[in-house]
Amino acid sequence: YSLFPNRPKWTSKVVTYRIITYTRDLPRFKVNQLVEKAFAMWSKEIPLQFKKIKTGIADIMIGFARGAHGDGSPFDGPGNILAHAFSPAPRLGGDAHFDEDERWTDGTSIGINFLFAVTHELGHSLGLGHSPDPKAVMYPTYEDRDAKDFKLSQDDIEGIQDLYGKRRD
Ligand SMILES: CC(C)C[C@H](CS(C)(=N)=N)C(=O)N[C@H]1Cc2cn(c3ccccc23)CCCCCCNC1=O
Ligand SMILES: [Ca+2]
Ligand SMILES: [Zn+2]
Ligand SMILES: [Zn+2]
Repeated sequence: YSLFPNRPKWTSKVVTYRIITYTRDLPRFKVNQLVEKAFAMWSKEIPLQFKKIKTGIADIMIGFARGAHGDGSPFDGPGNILAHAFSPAPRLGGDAHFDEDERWTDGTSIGINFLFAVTHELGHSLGLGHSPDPKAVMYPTYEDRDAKDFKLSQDDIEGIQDLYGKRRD
């Protein structure tokens, strides 16, 4: 695993998130469900709580956008970069954006597996960089085969616990 320089991390016990924009590829309830599931995978391993808020500014703002969308990292059309997320910090820090020009799927049809991508992006939002382990969720490239019912690899778990410690309960 790898961390970002200076090991940025969330220092509050509760980290808030808010889904700002949705995709036309999936129903809203499905996006909500898969985001919730991705948070749960990470929070199972660390003493951090995630709280969804419906209005105002959350630590982790989540949304879909295409091309240039105001953060200096424009998306690039179908394929190539699928999404990006910022390491823990105020304002843009922690935010996760998904390229609307991709075809997002919940695994029942062809396209990019949204649950896998969210889990990867939230790894960045929590402070993880990329891993050289091809079995890790934090591996830099997306492979379809990895996205079918995956789970956090030992490397992912070691990395997030290096930053936040083990969940004790
Ligand atoms: C792990 C993801 C969920 C998130 C990461 C982006 S990030 C910032 N969050 N680390 C991602 O999108 N990686 C690219 C990396 C990549 C692979 N190629 C590329 C060709 C051009 C540009 C990028 C790529 C080769 C062709 C395949 C392109 C489709 C798949 N794209 C990727 O795997
Ligand atoms: Ca793209
Ligand atoms: Zn962005
Ligand atoms: Zn990445």
